[in-house]
Amino acid sequence: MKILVINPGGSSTKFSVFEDRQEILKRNIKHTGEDLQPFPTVFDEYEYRTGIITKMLEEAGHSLDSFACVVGRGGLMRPVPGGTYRVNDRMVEDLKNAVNGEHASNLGAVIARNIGDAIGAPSFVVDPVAVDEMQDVARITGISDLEKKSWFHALNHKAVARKTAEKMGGRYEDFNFIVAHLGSGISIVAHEKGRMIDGSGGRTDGPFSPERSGGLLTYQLIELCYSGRYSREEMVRKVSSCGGMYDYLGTKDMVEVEEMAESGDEKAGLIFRAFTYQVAKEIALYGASLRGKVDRIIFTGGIAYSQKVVSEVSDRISYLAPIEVVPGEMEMEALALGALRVLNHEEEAKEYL
Ligand SMILES: Nc1ncnc2c1ncn2[C@@H]1O[C@H](COP(=O)(O)OP(=O)(O)O)[C@@H](O)[C@H]1O
Ligand SMILES: CCCC(=O)OP(=O)(O)O
Repeated sequence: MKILVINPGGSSTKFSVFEDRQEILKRNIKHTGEDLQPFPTVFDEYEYRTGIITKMLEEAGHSLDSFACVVGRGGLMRPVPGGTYRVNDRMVEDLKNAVNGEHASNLGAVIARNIGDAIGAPSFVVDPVAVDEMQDVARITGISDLEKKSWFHALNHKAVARKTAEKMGGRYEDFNFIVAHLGSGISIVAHEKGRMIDGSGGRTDGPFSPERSGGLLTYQLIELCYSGRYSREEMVRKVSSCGGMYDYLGTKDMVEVEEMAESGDEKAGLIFRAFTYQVAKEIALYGASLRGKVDRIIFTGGIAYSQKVVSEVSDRISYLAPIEVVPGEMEMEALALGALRVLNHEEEAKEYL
């Protein structure tokens, strides 16, 4: 059974072809700021990204009508529990209207649906960014105007948690994990028996990352917003795409930061240590969410390839639980497997209401 998997990111469009569980074609198209500059919203990038995918598939000898289904990374639709969802009109409409915010992954469902419809095949999303399984106490912030949102790398979180559970001889639902997804953006989440009960990430809270600020000092942030020094758009950029390492050191590449630190650059050394310190503190926080009953702490994302990061963070939090490292991300595989579970009738596709 051939499955087309589509994963639109902020600066890339990844797609893969799977023959059942086997990935037989993999492409990662990088988009520069200039490439995407003509498109005011994520949705406006639809034709540009779809055109590249269909052209490259054709070049690789995969005709569209050879696919049994098309599956995309699910974006910021309305909050839903984890699982595989059939893409329906309501989902497409909500993503088009960015009901829960703009994010490149909002295009995943739409591209999958349109290709699927064109060839008469079903389209799905799996564990979208909007997965919300948070416990009620985690939603309270401190002022009633603001409610904490669940905005995590849910797809990769659940995939690495499932993989770790399998390695431990059980199911995801049998264990408690703290998963730290360390990529250009970061999310750190407490998984209790298969549910993401609390966490930090997205553009709101948690440690700073290569490109995001993470949580900031409330009062000082208000002062900065009203100082007249920055426009609203500049502040949003500072928090979401030009903050963190980039703001301090002018690079979003953690390999480069590590090299700078190792070559004696004191500022880079301090930022590197501050980063591992913040990640460790955030992990410890979710130890409390799980009442200290943590079966594994799992490091994933591109930065988990760094032995120095893993070792510095582990040094501070290994008292909590054994460490598991699953570097990179398993998103494409997780999407294919989520669709396969439905096609093989092991799981029912959920309806987005
Ligand atoms: N071997 C490595 N050591 C340290 N950092 C790495 C390594 N490989 C990748 N990274 C860093 O991981 C980050 C990107 O992570 P990734 O999970 O690919 O993010 P995203 O998909 O969110 O862009 C970059 O800062 C990159 O420099
Ligand atoms: C926090 C979940 C979505 C997200 O921010 O993903 P990217 O880091 O891939 O932009």
